Amino acid sequence: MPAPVSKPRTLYDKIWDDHVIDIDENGQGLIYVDRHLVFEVSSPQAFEGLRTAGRPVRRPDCTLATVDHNIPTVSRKNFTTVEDFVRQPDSRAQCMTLEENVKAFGLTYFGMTDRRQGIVHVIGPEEGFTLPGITLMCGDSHTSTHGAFGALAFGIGSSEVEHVLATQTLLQRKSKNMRVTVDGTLVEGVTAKDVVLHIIGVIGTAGGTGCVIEYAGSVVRGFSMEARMSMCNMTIEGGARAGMIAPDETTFNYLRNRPLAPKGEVWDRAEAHWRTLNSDEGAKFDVEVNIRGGDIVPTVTWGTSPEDVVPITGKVPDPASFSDAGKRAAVERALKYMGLVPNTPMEEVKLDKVFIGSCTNSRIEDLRSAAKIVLSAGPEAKIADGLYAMVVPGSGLVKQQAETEGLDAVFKRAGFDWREAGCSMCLGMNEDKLVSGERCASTSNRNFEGRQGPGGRTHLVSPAMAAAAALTGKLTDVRRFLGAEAEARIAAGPKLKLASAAEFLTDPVLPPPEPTEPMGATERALPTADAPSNVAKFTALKGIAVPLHIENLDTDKILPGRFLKVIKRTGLKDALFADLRWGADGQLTDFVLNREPYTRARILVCDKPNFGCGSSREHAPWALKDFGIMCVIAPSFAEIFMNNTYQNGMLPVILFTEQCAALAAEAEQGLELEVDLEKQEVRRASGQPAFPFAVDAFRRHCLLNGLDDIGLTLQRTALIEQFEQRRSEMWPWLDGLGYKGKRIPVTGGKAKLEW
Ligand SMILES: CC(C)[C@H](C(=O)O)[C@@H](O)C(=O)O
Ligand code: SF4
Repeated sequence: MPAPVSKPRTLYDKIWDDHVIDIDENGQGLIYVDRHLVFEVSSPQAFEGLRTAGRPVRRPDCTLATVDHNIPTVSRKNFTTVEDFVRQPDSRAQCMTLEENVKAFGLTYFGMTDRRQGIVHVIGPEEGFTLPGITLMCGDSHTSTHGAFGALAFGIGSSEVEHVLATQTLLQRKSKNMRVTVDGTLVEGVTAKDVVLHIIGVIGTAGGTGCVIEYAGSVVRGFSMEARMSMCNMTIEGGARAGMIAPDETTFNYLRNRPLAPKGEVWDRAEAHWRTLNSDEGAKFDVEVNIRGGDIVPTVTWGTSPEDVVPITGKVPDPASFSDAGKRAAVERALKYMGLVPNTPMEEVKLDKVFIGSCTNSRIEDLRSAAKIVLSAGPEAKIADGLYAMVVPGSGLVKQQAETEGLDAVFKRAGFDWREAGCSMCLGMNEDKLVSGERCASTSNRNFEGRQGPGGRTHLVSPAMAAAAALTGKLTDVRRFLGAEAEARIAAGPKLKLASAAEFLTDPVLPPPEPTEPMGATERALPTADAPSNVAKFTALKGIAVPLHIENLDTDKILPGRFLKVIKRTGLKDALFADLRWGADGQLTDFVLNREPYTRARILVCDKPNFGCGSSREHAPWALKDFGIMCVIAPSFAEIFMNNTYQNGMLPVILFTEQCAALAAEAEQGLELEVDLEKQEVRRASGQPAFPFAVDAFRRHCLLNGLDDIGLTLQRTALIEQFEQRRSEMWPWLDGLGYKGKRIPVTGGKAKLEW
């Protein structure tokens, strides 16, 4: 028999194939997770779940934890303990809960006294924890960042975090392949941030839905790792599951000698494997997008969605120029929120604050490019009068490197505030926030309403554009600070010392500590399909439906960042749609959920696409559930949100836009709906014909029977162990090399899960 000819495969196909442990006839796969990053916001409920079930963390050697979202970014000179230092009680509780959990479960933790602490997506690559060809998960939507290394990396919700902690696997369907190719030569002043903002402007925030994007083309190849990370980071803003870039010399040079990267002979073996990780000639992409690099101008957002982009040379859009009534209304709403007048040149938009930081743009190269603009304005350059500007390095090591290079002095002399590592003003969860009405040029990734603080107005820009804006006090074309004269001023200025990251990556890698509370016997953790866990069954649901007509309804709107500070899955009822439901005076507004009969809503019908986009916060479905809403009907959903609803026994239903509109119209009249999962139809009190709907067979089965994913996966422990055995033989560097200190013995049987 002739040998089977294997089809050309994409980079994504290859990594997927390498990680499938098991797949059923409906395409529901169980994939192995090589690396898991953990932080304080999306993990407390996951650890609580482990405790309740008496389950240990399966692979502490492949798990790394840090604290980033909640922490103050003020000087740590007087730091003694988290308890003492983190003043906001609910932030403190989350940070302390993480500290307790890493001890109890024996995980490696970069806490606030460790200079390796930082934003979770900065420290993984920095330490060499992120490697090519791996699967990497984190309870955070910007996990896509790590795809820059040729890894399959994506965000998950807290329940999935629990699943990964307990089983080191994830239930997953394969996505479609999409390729975005950027060729040509970039105009001076255009950075990876401008390129990715431009791409999102082209494809839209739902453009990548259902896909994994591979970025290709000469522009991408020419990018540094920092630039590639900025691009992959914002993939989630384009709605895709993950973004990735094939590894090459740039990748290998970045990783060589990183503390957790393989060494010596094992490195050579690893590199040989990594060199096979690219899309084969003739591999099939379901969607192809081609972008001419030369067309891209320094880019800025004007509205409240990352797709609302415009070249800095452009103007605030005029709603009157949109023929589609829905689009016109959305633009009007965004402009009202942003306090912008149509047709104003973008360069005339005045600012109150500038934020340089976040997992998109807080790495050394980002800080260098911002500092260069400050230097180009001459030694006397100062930030604009009345403006506040902050620079927040992505990790303690980035901060140290920047200080060695003298970047901090450049910023401080010009009047910037130089801070400690953390998420800071990216999401309004810690003390760094915008006050209502304030306008900020920000190097972060989301400009949703209220994202940087209730009522705050965000314009997304590159670090160089942010620095230029800080100097002028307005959104500014960075090219005004480039050219021969600017170069001469830089040359005449202070001499900066370029340092190598290797100088700072010197901390010994210690094995994770032994857990302080050994978990119970694993037998307790094995419910069978007919003896399910505490997940309630969903068969049919009848009740009041609340209508919504909001496009790209992001999870920041469903549950604003400041309410993420809980350590339980409950207690979020009043926080649901908080910025729409509560006025500044603390009184309930006339938002639809506050009106009768919708205070009793059990179903939500939205007639616009891309429901639940943005952050992976499972707190959004938890808040809906707390309110009593167990089913959401919409024309399309963001993937992580959809998974998160299933994890909570809730049903997301996809119907055609016209059907959603018809149901929303009936909901407006207060008519009830009945969603029948068994029959897969939505019945209407209006007496009109029912709408049939499709649903994933596996998810339907789990909902109808109230099955717990983790319990089901643990029934396949033997398969997971076989996979681990093979993985240790083929890719030995993945067994927490140089990290656990010693490999976990793959013994099989129960011993595996015992401490
Ligand atoms: C807190 C976390 C779940 C969230 C995310 O998923 O993105 C946050 O990082 C954000 O940027 O909104
Ligand atoms: S997007 Fe912002 S809040 Fe989310 S991980 Fe990145 S820096 Fe932190």
